[in-house]
Order: sequence, then structure tokens, then C-alpha cells
Amino acid sequence: MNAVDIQGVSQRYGSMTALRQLNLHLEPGEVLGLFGHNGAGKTTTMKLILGLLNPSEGRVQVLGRAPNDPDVRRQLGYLPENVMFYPQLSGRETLHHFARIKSAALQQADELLEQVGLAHAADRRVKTYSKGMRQRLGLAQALLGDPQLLLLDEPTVGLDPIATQDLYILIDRLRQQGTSVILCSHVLPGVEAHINRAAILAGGQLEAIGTLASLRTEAGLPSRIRASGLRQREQLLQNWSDDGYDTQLLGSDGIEVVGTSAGKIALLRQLLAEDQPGDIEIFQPSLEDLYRYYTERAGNAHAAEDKA
Ligand SMILES: Nc1ncnc2c1ncn2[C@@H]1O[C@H](COP(=O)(O)OP(=O)(O)OP(=O)(O)O)[C@@H](O)[C@H]1O
Repeated sequence: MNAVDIQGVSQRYGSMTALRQLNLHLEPGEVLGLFGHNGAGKTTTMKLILGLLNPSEGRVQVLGRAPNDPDVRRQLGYLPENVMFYPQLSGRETLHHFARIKSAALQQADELLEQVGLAHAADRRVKTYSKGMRQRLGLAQALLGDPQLLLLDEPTVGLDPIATQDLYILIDRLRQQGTSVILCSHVLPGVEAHINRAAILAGGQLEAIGTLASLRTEAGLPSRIRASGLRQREQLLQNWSDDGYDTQLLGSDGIEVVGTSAGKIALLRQLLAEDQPGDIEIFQPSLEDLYRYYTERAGNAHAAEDKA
């Protein structure tokens, strides 16, 4: 059973269409990164999964049922983009309040405060918390009741670099335990190692979805291989140039060759067969490069539609 199944969903706000014919699924224990420009439809997608919106068209199922089913709601954890709390309550009281709403065990509050690094501030009022501390509390709130599906909207906002790393480690651990996670973020560097697939929304449409490897292959963006400590680099340069690759000599004993992501393994094999490099570096298209490619492609397609 998929954690989330979205089939043919369109969402309109009055005359404005925020999502068009969205098809998306999430498997158990999968982490999906949901990316897109401001207004692309990410929060709308989250709200549909949370049962806060009814789709204008199409069908949304969460853990095999309607998203507003009370049993499903108990299995969901949500960290909203702008997390709000009662300022007069302490961190612990805040978690107790949410635990009661979710029918989660109260003793989980202290475990979670420890887990997100707020044990020392458990009795302080939330109004005295820094932005990052409030974000950590929001994360603890989302984890109450050990949700099967976790929705995180901009979870790294306000977190310092170590807290951001801790969050990613926590996501890795949750995934290993079988929790499914949807993570929306504008902060792309650092996230790529922690997601199974990326979905890129543009103008309310799903422009791309897949593993980074499949998106790299589909986009056909260049990958660069740099090798140093070579003895036969002139020969390699000649061979790769003859095969039509863009290649150049680097430093006293290095070379760079530009290929596609799909073709890089063949280039590496050739490199290792023909020489004994002292060092090899591979520069692949990053998530940011892919995001730019697909977002620009969507923009070009919309511009062409507008002209037609
Ligand atoms: N309640 C609403 N009424 C009218 N329009 C809305 C409403 N909520 C969202 N929209 C519009 O729907 C579109 C998608 O909004 P959404 O909040 O889903 O985008 P987003 O991808 O989450 O953006 P951001 O990255 O800025 O948070 C936007 O054009 C937004 O203005």
C-alpha cells in the first residue's frame, strides 16, 4: 500500500488553478523531496495530503484511505512552513498539548525534546525561544505519535548547520524505520543525499519526478571527470577528442573530459583501462542544476504555449 496516492488531481482557488492534473505516489519508507518556485503548488499538495483541502478534480489517498479519515490523521506528522505556538506555554507543555490532540503518549514529549536538542529548554516559555528553537519544537511536535507519514514544509528554515545535519540524520533514521517523508524545501544543497526521489513542480504542474540518477540521465546535463597523476594523458586526450568528447589537459599531469551522466561509467572504465590515475574527481549535475534545468524548461514551454 502506498503512503500517498494522488491521481489526476487539480486544485482551484476560485478562478485560479494552483495544481493541474497531478499524479504522484509515495512508497512506504520513501523520502520524496518536493521542490518548486514560490507559488508552484507545494503547500497546496501538502494540504491535500493532510485533508485540509478537497481536490477540485481527481483523487487523493493517504495510507490507503481518505486523507480526512481520523485514523489516517493520527498517523500523520506535519511541520508547517510557519510554525506557531502558544507563547506562554513551555516547550514541554506545548508538546503535551499536541500529544493530547493526537492521542500520543505524554512521556514521548521528553524523549522528543531530547532528540531535537531542546531538553535544556523544556521548561522555558516558547516566547523566549529563538527561531531555530521554535523550528526544532515544531519538528518534535510533528514526530509525536510516531507518524507513518511525515510532511515537512521548509524544515531547515532557521536551523544552524549542525541542527540541519541532525535533521537529515533523523530523516535517514526514520526512513530506515519505514516512515515515509515528503520534504518541501528551497534549500537544495545538502538535501540530495537524503531523498530517494525528487519531484519538481512548476506552475502547478509536475515537471519532473525520479531519482537524481534518472533525472540526470533524462536532463542530459554534462558530467565532468577530472583525473590527475596520469602517464598517458596525451593519448587519452587524443582518443576522447576523436570520439567527439570535450576534453582538455589540466596542470602538469591531469585531464578533464565532459560527458553525460549516463556515459560517465564508460569514460571511467576507459580511463582506468588506459592509465593509472593518482586521483579522480567527478562533478555531476547537482540538484540545483537539475532544478534550474527543469524549471527553465517549464518556463520555456509555458512561453511557447502563450505564443501559440
Ligand atoms: N487560499 C488561497 N486562495 C487563493 N489562492 C491561493 C490560496 N492558497 C494558495 N493560493 C495560490 O495557489 C498557488 C500555489 O500556492 P502554494 O502555497 O501551494 O505554493 P508553494 O509552492 O507552496 O509556494 P511557496 O514556495 O511560496 O510556499 C499560488 O499562486 C498561490 O497564490
